[in-house]
Amino acid sequence: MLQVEHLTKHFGQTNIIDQLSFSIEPGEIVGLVGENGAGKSTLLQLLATISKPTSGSIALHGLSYQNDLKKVRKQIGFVPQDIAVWDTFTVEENMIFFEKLAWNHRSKEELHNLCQDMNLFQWKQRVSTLSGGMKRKLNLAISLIHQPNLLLLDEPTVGIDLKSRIEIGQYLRRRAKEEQTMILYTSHDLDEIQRLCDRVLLIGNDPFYRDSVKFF
Ligand SMILES: Nc1ncnc2c1ncn2[C@@H]1O[C@H](COP(=O)(O)OP(=O)(O)OP(=O)(O)O)[C@@H](O)[C@H]1O
Repeated sequence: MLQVEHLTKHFGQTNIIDQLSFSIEPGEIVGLVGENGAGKSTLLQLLATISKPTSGSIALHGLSYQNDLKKVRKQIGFVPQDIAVWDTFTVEENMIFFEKLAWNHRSKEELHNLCQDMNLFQWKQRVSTLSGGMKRKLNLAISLIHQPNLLLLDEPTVGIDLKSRIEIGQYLRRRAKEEQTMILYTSHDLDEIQRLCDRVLLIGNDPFYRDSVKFF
């Protein structure tokens, strides 16, 4: 379980996140929704341990972000908005490269299966020749190599076609339910959030988002 209590983040005098408390249960997909600048990426960065809160606490399966940082990090997968893969490597070479950086060992067959599971079949193809959707799938596959319990996704389907969106969504739902992975997912596409997520976490004060998520 992910437990966030009274989380606050200031940048200088500006309060971006203010006393935010919520939790996510194993197997749940939660949609993180809010207007531009509401603090969605900031929240994901705090949960990914990339930045530190001004105050408040976060715990993952009882491990405190403050006191058990190394153990916590092993359990987190983070996919930022920007795609970060090696363009001149093939899919296979990327997976093998990132496996070597991971804390646990995965066989080549397991890495291959991970790509197949999300309908990424271009194993021997150079990344520079892949479509945007295929690159996003690879980015996601890389974040799952170390089998995280908590997966943080910052607009993972932005700019990709409907088929790839649906395939990514189906994969994430399977993953959440079968592996009990907790997923926090940001998107500006409220239809997608409604299709994919069990629940919505709304941040910011924009009345448009407040009114829209009322109907979920
Ligand atoms: N390192 C930083 N220093 C100062 N201000 C920052 C920093 N990072 C983010 N901000 C500010 O915090 C606010 C929230 O930014 P954030 O990127 O978290 O919003 P967001 O909800 O993800 O927006 P979007 O939907 O546009 O991606 C913005 O006003 C941004 O300018």
